[in-house]
Amino acid sequence: MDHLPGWFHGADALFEELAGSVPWQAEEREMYDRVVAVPRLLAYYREDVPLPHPALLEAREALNSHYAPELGEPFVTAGLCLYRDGRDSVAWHGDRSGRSATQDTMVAILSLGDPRDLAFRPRGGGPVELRLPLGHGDLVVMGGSCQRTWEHAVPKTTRAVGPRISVQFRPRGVA
Ligand SMILES: O=C(O)CCC(=O)C(=O)O
Ligand SMILES: [Fe+2]
Repeated sequence: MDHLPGWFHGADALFEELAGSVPWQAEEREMYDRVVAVPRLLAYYREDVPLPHPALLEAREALNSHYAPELGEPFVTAGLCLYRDGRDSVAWHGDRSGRSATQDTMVAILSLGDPRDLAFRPRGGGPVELRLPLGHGDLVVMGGSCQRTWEHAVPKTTRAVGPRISVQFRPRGVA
């Protein structure tokens, strides 16, 4: 795992522009016998779709020039999440759809806006072993077997927090 606090320059403007211009979607998921609202807003940019801001293209190019040699391929997709306040969250999971279920990979996250913790525990449960406070402009890159052998979450918080945007760059076939 790499964590580079304040990696992205121009985070204020990028946050405002993404918050205002991305077509954020509220989604629902079936959980057991109920349909529940996903507690965050989402937007997904497939490989063949232009990113919503030129600064994200630059960020992806910078990430690819550093990480693609080790990863063996480029980051191509971008998932965006908007956490409106401390009630929004993402539950424990690994990004294990597709190839990442069986292969090592990398997921790079650019965090914008109010700080939230990204928490880690071993897959299947157990105590939280790491809490990374992700601040405005921070980059975190999860590599190796992180998606298969660990779980991550953005827990809800009762702290008064404003909105946060997460941009996740992933290689082809990893979700
Ligand atoms: O908000 C984040 O930075 C994490 C989001 C996440 O884990 C995911 O979308 O898979
Ligand atoms: Fe994730």
